[in-house]
Amino acid sequence: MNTPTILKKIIDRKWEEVKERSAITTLAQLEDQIKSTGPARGFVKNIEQRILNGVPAVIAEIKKASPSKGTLREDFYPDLIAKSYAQAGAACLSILTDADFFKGHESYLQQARQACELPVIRKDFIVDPYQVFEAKAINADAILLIVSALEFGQMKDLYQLAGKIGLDVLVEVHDGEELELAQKLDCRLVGINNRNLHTFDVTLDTTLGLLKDVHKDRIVITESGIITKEDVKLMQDHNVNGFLVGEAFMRADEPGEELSRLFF
Ligand SMILES: O=C(O)c1ccccc1NCC(=O)[C@H](O)[C@H](O)COP(=O)(O)O
Repeated sequence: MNTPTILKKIIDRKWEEVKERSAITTLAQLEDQIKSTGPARGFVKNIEQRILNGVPAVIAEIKKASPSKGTLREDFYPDLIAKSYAQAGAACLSILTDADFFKGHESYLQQARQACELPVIRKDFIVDPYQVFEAKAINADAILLIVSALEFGQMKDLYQLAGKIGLDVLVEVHDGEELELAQKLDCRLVGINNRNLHTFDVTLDTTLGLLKDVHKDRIVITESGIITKEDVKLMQDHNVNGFLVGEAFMRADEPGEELSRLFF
């Protein structure tokens, strides 16, 4: 029997989580809760504005740990990190809410969002409509959909549901087949993850290799493995100016200062 990959383990856990959580808060209750949430901040809009002005659109991530690297940061205060990212010129924030694999929490998203005016994406592994409502209920402005974690029909339904309840979507791909599926949706943002979520291998060649097939009306966000100024320059030399960065910032003493140093 094949050993399940980390992505498979995470997805299996997500299905259990949905079952456990919906036994505590029903979908109907969540639907009711979202009626009292305020309007979303424009996640796509903030990125579009930076790109239009020729400024790097940095989605700055807040993650305490990751399956590939273990704990990244002990000194972990989402509100302070969010403020430092905002001051440094981030376009948006990405907050890991998964507890079991990333030591994340929904409250981290709420703390970070309250501490600044930036839009935030709930970075999690979404497989069920319940989690989309949950994202809105905790005040996220956007969700991530990972093509390799979903059947196309399921992804389309989740994408449409997000739009209906006012959430922007970052659709994430890792290869040509996934890119083709993603572009069947009218998503403005296409995230190209340089990390293979089955093996953990990271190479920026993933973004470079897929660029030629990205439709002109999409904005590419290169995700994972952006560590140095040279990485940033390599992407910008290929007209990629949307970035999702976690580890490089999380390992720095001052995450915001590292953002400024790498991008501005
Ligand atoms: O980061 C991991 O180890 C990981 C493992 C399995 C699934 C997803 C994983 N990470 C999520 C991400 O895609 C990254 O947090 C994000 O792109 C930022 O990457 P980095 O700048 O390399 O921290």
